Amino acid sequence: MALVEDNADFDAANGIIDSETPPHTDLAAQYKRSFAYYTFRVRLPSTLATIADSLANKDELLPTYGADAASDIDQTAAAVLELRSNILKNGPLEPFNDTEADVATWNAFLDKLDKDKRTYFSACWLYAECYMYRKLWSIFSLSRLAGFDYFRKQKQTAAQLSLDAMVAVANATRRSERNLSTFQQLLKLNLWGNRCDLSITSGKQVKPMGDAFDQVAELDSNLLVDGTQAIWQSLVSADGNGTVEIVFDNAGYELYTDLILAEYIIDKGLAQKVRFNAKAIPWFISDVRADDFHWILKFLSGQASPVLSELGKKLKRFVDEGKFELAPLEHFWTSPYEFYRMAEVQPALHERLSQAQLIIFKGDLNYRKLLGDYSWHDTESFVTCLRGFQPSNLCTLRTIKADLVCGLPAGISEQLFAKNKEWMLTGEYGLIQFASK
Ligand SMILES: O=P(O)(O)OC[C@@]1(O)O[C@H](CO)[C@@H](O)[C@@H]1O
Repeated sequence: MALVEDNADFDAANGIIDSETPPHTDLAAQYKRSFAYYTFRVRLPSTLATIADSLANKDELLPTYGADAASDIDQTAAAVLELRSNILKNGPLEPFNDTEADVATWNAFLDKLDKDKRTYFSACWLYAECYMYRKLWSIFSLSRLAGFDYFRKQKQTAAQLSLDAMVAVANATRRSERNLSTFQQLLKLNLWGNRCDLSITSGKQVKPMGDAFDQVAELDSNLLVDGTQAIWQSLVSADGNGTVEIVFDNAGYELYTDLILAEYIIDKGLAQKVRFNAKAIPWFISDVRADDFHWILKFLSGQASPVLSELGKKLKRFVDEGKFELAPLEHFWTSPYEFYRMAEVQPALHERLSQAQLIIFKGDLNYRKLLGDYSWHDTESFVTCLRGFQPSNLCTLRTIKADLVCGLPAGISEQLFAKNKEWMLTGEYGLIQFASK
């Protein structure tokens, strides 16, 4: 974490506590030595400033939105900067006034929050950060730029930058065996693909370098929990006619590794269908939306490299044949709710997931939602921390980028803290945790 400029007046006026998050407490930016505090003081303001800056160049937008959209674009940029300044002032989480499908759910959620926990720094980190991304969408949806994906360009650039890595991975995976060790390699490849997310760097590009499978081997000692064998068992013990649900995280290289894993699951008869769950709105910068999914299939098919273009065509065929499926648009994934509340809040989704042979949750934010942004003790069991959310066999592939974790063997986190007190923020360590139905 880079140093945050000290602001004693702000801290005193907003009840900021100079400590880490106490044990068994909701994570919140109220704790000065937490990643949440850094997120609201530095990362999110930087993300918003970048969006406002990008609107200054109207050349790309005017052909789509019309020459008379110029003043609307300026107003949108101003509203984004106002959101930024509200965050920096610890403003309230106000109800939404747009006409999007999830407004009532969001407003009901906000209404139930305690009044003293309804600002950016006092609210549970998960709620406040999700609110920020939803508020951004609201600003755009109230303007002529409604529907514009302000992160699209970054997501597509990230994919372009990964081309070499994609070719190497495709070449290495064309002739693979149906066995535990190959499956483990692909799960781990997919796990470490999560290191490239753009929200951790406030949008700065991260290019995957070197041989991905060499890195999988090198990073093995950084994999703190390895549930790959149990995940394999959950698939091979079934008849192969089931569905695997993947809850996406990031577009670009990570999405590509999701597709490589999904291709293997289909090719080796581990399931009949892989269903992908994308985000309904631009989310945490690089999260996959339906458009990003369709785009990458075209992007791969259109590559000069034969291995990539053939792969792209094959994956598109999987979509046409129903072996790959995009789940219907689901606002629950871009709600503030922790997953343990899914059964109550979105029973139909819970029911759908309960039909799956396996659910794979990708990335750090999904992990935060599984655990509910809470400072669990690092050795508490994964199942305890799921708080009853076990619709089916589920696993999480997560590189650790936020200060919460569970299910570690005793003594590990003490060793890692002794080496680097910010070890949970670097994305160098990973977890593959599994919970059976
Ligand atoms: O979900 P992802 O892409 O793995 O990570 C999202 C992320 O960058 O954003 C969150 C905070 O903004 C952090 O928890 C995490 O580091």
